[in-house]
Amino acid sequence: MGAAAVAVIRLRNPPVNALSLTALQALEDGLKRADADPSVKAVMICGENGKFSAGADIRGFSSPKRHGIALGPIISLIEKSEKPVVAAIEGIALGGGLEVALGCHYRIAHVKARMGLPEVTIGLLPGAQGTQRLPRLIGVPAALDIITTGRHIPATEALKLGLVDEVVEENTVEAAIRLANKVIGQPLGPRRLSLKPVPKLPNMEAFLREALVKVKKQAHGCLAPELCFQAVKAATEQTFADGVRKEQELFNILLTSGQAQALQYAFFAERAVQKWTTPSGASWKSASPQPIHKAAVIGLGTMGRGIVTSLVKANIPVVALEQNLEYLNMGRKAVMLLLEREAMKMEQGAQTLRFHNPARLQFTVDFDVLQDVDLVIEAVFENMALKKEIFQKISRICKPGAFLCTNTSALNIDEIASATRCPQQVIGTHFFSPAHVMRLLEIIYGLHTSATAIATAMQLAKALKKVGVVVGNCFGFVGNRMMFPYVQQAVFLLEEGSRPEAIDQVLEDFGFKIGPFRMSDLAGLDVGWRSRKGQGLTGASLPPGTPARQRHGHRYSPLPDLLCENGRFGQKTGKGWYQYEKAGGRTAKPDPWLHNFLAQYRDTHHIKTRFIDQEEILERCLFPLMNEGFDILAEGIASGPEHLDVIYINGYGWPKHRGGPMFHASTIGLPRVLAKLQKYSEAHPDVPGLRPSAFLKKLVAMGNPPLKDWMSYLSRQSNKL
Ligand SMILES: CCCCCCCCCCCCC/C=C/C(=O)SCCNC(=O)CCNC(=O)[C@H](O)C(C)(C)COP(=O)(O)OP(=O)(O)OC[C@H]1O[C@@H](n2cnc3c(N)ncnc32)[C@H](O)[C@@H]1OP(=O)(O)O
Repeated sequence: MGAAAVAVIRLRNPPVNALSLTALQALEDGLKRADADPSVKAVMICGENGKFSAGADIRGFSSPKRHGIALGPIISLIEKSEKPVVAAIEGIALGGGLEVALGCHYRIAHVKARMGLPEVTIGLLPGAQGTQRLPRLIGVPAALDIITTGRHIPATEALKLGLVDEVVEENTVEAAIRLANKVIGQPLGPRRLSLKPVPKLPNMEAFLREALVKVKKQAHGCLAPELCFQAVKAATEQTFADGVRKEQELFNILLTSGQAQALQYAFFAERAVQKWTTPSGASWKSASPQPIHKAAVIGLGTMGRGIVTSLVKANIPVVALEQNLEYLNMGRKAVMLLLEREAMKMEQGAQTLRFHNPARLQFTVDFDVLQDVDLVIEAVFENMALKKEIFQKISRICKPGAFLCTNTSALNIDEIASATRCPQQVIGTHFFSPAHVMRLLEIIYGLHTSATAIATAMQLAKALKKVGVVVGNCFGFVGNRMMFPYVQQAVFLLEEGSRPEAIDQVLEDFGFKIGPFRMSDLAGLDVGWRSRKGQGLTGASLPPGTPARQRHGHRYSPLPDLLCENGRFGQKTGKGWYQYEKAGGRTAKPDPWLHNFLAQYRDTHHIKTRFIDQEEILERCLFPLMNEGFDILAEGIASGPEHLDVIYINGYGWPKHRGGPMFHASTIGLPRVLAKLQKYSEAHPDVPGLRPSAFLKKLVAMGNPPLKDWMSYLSRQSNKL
């Protein structure tokens, strides 16, 4: 039989062949034409431009035109076809794209292709019969894993699981046409997944019970993983048709849940921040990144070690530098340990060999080795004088085009740059701990930072598999600046009568991975203490006679300082806001010592204890954080609310299914946020963080516009830069 007998249907909707209304219609028309044409003996479905399909067009889910549009019936049409249908999977087959492939009778994939059902990550489930077909094909445990995590699987794993019939290194489309020709005339019944039983497990009930516990534990309040689970469970209990009905019912619950909207917003927000701009007109469109052939990291403390590990993982040769041999050897050991662990997690354990290649990872105490690097990341102690000394030195030693990055969480980039001869090359790269794990990279431009430096830092973020967010220079930048009022309120709530465990619980129930007190114990209370001492808020430089609970006329809580004075630095000392089993222990237990201490503190300062309910805890912590966000936007420190949300989701454990703090403010409604801030501000007039931002007030006065329009209400003059 010649190749002409195989009809080719090509999914075409650049850049990722998403299944839009038009694409769905074209697919259906193509199938019907192939079916009606007697010269066609088989069908091959592939995607344009080496990509099968990224699934349904995500923007379509919020379109009013989506009602009545379904992919499931088209997939049934594929499966019922009396002519064999072969899917040629190149690049990606995700979501509805993979569901189309599951409806085909045969699947053939390129060795570099990736497959997955990532609907759970955008708050949905595979709603085109995928939850019913996949368990029939690869069994319940593997299907549950893929559907509830949304992870992408490589073609080689797909072959092992039986998800695809063949993996090829050559031209996939040609191989699929060959396969289609070969199977013409063969019975299709055994290839129709809807007719197959779900493979039995000896202990299905127990397996599902345990799986549900695991799914719930990892969901942190997100609905989609549990409903994905329910849909797969239905496949084990019901007929295919009933399972599909259940899948639809669950899909509709998710589609109309606010969580799906929040997660889809987060998906596009992450892509929007790639298209960075600055108030001075620099932008991703005109700036080109420079290649980084070799990088250096100065300082091998916790942050430096993580950054070196990240660079090595990204296959970028690194020079790791410390001030003396003792610190260098400690740093080297720690980095090697991290790399061993990372290598074990990676696919090929052989990666370890590459990590140990001295040509790619060099440890030194000699600054002159930095002469030929393209980029330096300074990751020393958070101390301005020290950083300036280092920048002065490296701007002399490094080649003229080298980019000089400082890993700082709050310090002034311009002041650091002023120590160099090349301020245009200086940029802030704020990594989050552990730096080889956390996805966020806050990229801070100073007054003189060049567009090329920003583009290069963004490119670096991508190479490190991180999400880079470009922000302006101010104390704490975006993330920490918004965090200050949040943590401050949490401590004020303790003064007024609450307990760390009560406050953490409310915020963890909201969806944060970890509440503010557990977080502070993990990070180390001494970090903030040092910073407050540096700012003259506590310690020896505090002018005598300063009231204990007031600084510069504003309310101040000395509680965190008092804990540090008692040697309670958090997990590292075994005691902080909680007690731990030992120094370095991780299991937080409420501490009666702290409860007594708080009671005495309130007595000393004549604070009347009151019961504080969950609503007040949540609002007092979250609303000032959002409020600061409005100020940040008004000052031009970030170019849109999406930036703030991406930062919070990827660096601060904000629950993604709530879309980020600014998205959350928009769903609560700005008038309500404003009214509550006004109420709390009246009750606590000495707390500036509770005073509503002028920009928030303006947006409310303009009728609470949707988040996407907020920035249009800012006049150019109000931008700081
Ligand atoms: C009018 C009504 C229309 C209705 C249409 C809906 C039909 C309804 C049928 C019901 C079906 C139910 C079940 C099916 C559900 C789904 O399939 S949900 C979608 C599942 N798929 C995904 O979640 C994949 C999401 N995409 C990605 O993970 C990545 O984008 C990628 C494909 C792995 C590519 O990554 P990368 O190379 O890094 O490029 P990006 O920058 O991420 O993407 C490039 C541009 O493409 C846009 N995009 C990507 N995927 C989609 C998508 N599925 N829908 C719409 N747009 C998508 C992305 O935003 C980028 O765009 P720009 O930012 O503009 O460049």
